[in-house]
Amino acid sequence: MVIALDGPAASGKGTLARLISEHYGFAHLDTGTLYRGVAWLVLSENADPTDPVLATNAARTFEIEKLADADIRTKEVGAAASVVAANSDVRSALLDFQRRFALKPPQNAVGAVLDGRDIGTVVCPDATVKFFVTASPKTRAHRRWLELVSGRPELQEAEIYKDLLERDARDAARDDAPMAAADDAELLDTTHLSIDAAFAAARRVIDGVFRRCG
Ligand SMILES: Nc1ncnc2c1ncn2[C@@H]1O[C@H](COP(=O)(O)OP(=O)(O)OP(=O)(O)O)[C@@H](O)[C@H]1O
Ligand SMILES: Nc1ccn([C@@H]2O[C@H](COP(=O)(O)O)[C@@H](O)[C@H]2O)c(=O)n1
Repeated sequence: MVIALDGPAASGKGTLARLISEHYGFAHLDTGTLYRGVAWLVLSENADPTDPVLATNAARTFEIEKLADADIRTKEVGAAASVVAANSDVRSALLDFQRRFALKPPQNAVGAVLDGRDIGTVVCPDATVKFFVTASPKTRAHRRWLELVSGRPELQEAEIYKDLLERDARDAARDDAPMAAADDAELLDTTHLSIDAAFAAARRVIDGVFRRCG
């Protein structure tokens, strides 16, 4: 069983993926972590994320276990992640790991939940259930600002809003595996949904598919 969640930045797909994985006992892979990890490696060398050779080398030598202490959740790393993610060699270097996780989830879990931008379209086109999670840009910027502001009180919501729109535009416009809803994805707009309500809506869809699959 594979559950795929895609959608724009701060739409709530990671939160839902975590809750779904806990509820159904599935393993969870936040695939954004991989692109953030590659970007972090490049930035930590004071290098330029637009440099295709450096980004590709970072992706080929990348080990997720080594990220434990890396601060990858910053908006700077998010922006650099979407730059390295537009590089096809970076994407292909990370593809195999994601597919293996879906095919053979760690710790013998009975299923896998992956969230990202291209899970339902490219990484796991045969996923059992697919969601495309969205929310209005203003709502997403506000949520991300709430998440980051305690650690960085100088952060302005308007700045986050601008960054999110730039990142979404770059992610949707790239040639290779652009952010897109799969044709068979369930659209879940969380703008006016609490986390609990969004999770309940996702469960209804998943339980319906599981019942039909037997
Ligand atoms: N339905 C919701 N209502 C209110 N806050 C929410 C909701 N869903 C998620 N959040 C909060 O919004 C923030 C962004 O959520 P989350 O990290 O799940 O988004 P994401 O789509 O995975 O983002 P990214 O792709 O950038 O990692 C988090 O602080 C989360 O707690
Ligand atoms: N499947 C994916 C996942 C992520 N990306 C890129 O990484 C950036 C950071 O992702 P977050 O989910 O942690 O915000 C994102 O903006 C994408 O550029 C991707 O391309 N494919």
